[in-house]
Amino acid sequence: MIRVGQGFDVHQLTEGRKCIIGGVDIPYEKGLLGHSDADVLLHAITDAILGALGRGDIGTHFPDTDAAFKDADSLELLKEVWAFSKEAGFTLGNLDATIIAQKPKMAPYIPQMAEIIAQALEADRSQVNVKATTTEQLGFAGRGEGIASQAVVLLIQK
Ligand SMILES: Nc1ccn([C@@H]2O[C@H](COP(=O)(O)O)[C@@H](O)[C@H]2O)c(=O)n1
Ligand SMILES: C[C@@]1(CO)OP(=O)(O)OP(=O)(O)OC[C@H]1O
Repeated sequence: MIRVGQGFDVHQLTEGRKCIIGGVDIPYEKGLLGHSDADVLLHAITDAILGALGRGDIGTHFPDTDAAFKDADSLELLKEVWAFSKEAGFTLGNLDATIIAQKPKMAPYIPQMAEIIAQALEADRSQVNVKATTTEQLGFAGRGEGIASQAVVLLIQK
């Protein structure tokens, strides 16, 4: 059986926060605001996996009203959700994700992000693709008010 899932997330950019995306701490004058570390890319991927499994969304499993998830490492949340996939007998077919950000420039960090994600999902690096796009200065992302990400995953049950 194969299952497809998609995820989308947005976090606000603000001063005094780290800019952690895809598990990489990116040097930038602003960072992402959230209850957790606000890793917008890993949240979209986590939601895509939950979608493929038919298991709700990230907020259902890790509520932002629960102090246990304050400043949570989103890579750990992703690994917890990946454990659900493994329990159900799924492996990753492939994953494709896009970061939607006017700034900072993501390209230098994308290989490291893809490596971190592949390791978390116990997959080969070739199964993970991460891209970035600006919105040509349009909308909230274009004004630098926030960063969005979207992800699609294909899971395969042997
Ligand atoms: N935050 C970003 C946005 C884009 N990139 C890279 O630049 C290329 C061109 O972006 P456009 O939005 O003008 O199409 C894009 O394909 C990415 O490779 C980036 O690194 N960081
Ligand atoms: C990850 C959680 C939990 O710490 O908090 P946030 O960092 O605010 O992220 P969001 O994308 O709103 O999703 C789910 C939350 O419950």
